[in-house]
Parts: sequence; structure tokens; C-alpha cells
Amino acid sequence: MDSALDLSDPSSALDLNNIRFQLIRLEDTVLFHLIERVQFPLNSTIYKKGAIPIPHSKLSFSDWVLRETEVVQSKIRRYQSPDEYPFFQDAISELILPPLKYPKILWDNDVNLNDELRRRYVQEILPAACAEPSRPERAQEAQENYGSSATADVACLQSLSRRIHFGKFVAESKFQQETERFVKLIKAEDRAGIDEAITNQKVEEQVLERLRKKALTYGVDPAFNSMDGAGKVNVQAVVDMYKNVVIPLTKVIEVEYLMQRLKGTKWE
Ligand SMILES: C=C(O[C@@H]1C=C(C(=O)O)C=C[C@H]1O)C(=O)O
Repeated sequence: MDSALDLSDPSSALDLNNIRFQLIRLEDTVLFHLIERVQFPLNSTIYKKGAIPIPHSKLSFSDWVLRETEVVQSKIRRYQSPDEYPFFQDAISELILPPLKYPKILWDNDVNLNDELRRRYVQEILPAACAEPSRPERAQEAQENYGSSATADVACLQSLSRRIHFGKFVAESKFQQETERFVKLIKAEDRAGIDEAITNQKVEEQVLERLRKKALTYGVDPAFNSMDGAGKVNVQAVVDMYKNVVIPLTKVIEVEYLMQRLKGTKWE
């Protein structure tokens, strides 16, 4: 039985089986947060800058809720953890708790793909997940759900961010397993070669198949036969989210992390 990732224990945190076990656990988190979000209509208004006036801010309503959440969470050490990355770097505030001392597991890097993740979430993931032809009520805006939608977005975005940035642990694990191979590719700045080297097609196919089953299962309450056959979440939207956004961004993070891996080492 693989164990959960212990970020205070480098050997556990870089065991690829443990990392993959954690990625599987994160599928449930991401899926349940998305199920919560798609209870509400898309409410595209909350993603448009200026559509909802916010004192002293030019952000969209959804971005403002996310940034304000990150301000509070940064004060209680969320971004001290090597598996958490902020969407708004300027939200990072002074700690109100004593700093934590994590052992150095990852190599120094500045890889953060949250801007791209947020763009894809708003422009691709949510429109697909909220579009439920069998439920026309979802097509209508519901102003009373603006706050609930934005709050659910924070949970979705933070779980998706954690999932894709786990690519750093995967990349470090693979680098330590095949150091010479990756050093050559990195020195040659061969991003395509690094992408090929970190890719495991079989694992990707297993991820997508498992997600389809989870979306079908978690989406239907066992107490009720779904009257219209539609579960709580659009199954294809979940699979497409991973196939077109989550897995590709995870791999970009693996590649870009590795491109920075030789800094300060004997191979530089
Ligand atoms: C995360 C890994 O690296 C890559 C990314 C994967 C993903 O994002 O699900 C799966 C397999 C690999 O292509 C891994 O090898 O487990």
C-alpha cells in the first residue's frame, strides 16, 4: 500500500509511487470541488473585470475573492508548504504564526503556472462543466449565487493548482532516478526531449479512465436513480479537463522545473 506524501521526509516525498498515490487522492478532491461548483450556473459576470464594482480593486469579483482568500491563507503559512503556489504573488502577507521549517526537497525554481491555469479554468473548464443541456436552468445567471460560485472557484482552483504543481515532485524524482539522461537533455535545452523522457503514456491513460469512472460514480447519489440519467457533473467535461489542461500543464511544470534544475550544481 503506497503511503501519503510526507513533505517532511524527502525519501517519502520523492518516491514516485507515493507521489502517484497522492495524485490519485487529488483526483477526488478536484472532482468533489467541481461537483460543488457546478451546482451553480456559470455566472460569467463574476469573471469580468469591472462587471461588479469592488472598492479599491480593479479585479473581477472571482479574482478578488481568490486574492483576498490568499491574503488570509498566506498569514497562516499556506505558501510555506512546497506543494502550494499562490495565484497572486502580491497577496503574500506577513505570517501571524511562527514559520515552519520544511526540509529542502525541490531544487530552487520560480515555476508557477497559476495564471495559465486560471485562464483555462475560466475559458474552458467551467463553461464545459456548467453546460448541462438537460438542465436549462444552469444556463441562466443566478446573481444570488455569485458569492457561492466564487467561493467554490477558490476550492477548485487551489486543488487544481496543487495537482499540476505536484509535477515538480515528479520531475525531481525522475531526475534523481535518471540524472545523466536528464543532465544531457537540460544542457542541450531540449524541451521536447525532456517532455518525451518524463511522459508515461500508460499512466496518463489510467488517469483518464479512472477519472471517467469516478465522475460517473461520484456524480450519482446511490440513494436515487438519476431521473434524467444525468449525474451531478458532466463526465466528459471532467475527462477533458484532465486530458486538455491538467495533464498538459503538469508536464509543462515538469519540463520547466527540470530546465532550472542544474542552476548552482556541478553540471551548470
Ligand atoms: C505525473 C507524471 O508525469 C506525467 C504526467 C502525468 C499526469 O499529469 O497525470 C502522468 C504521467 C506522465 O506523463 C507521472 O509520471 O506520474
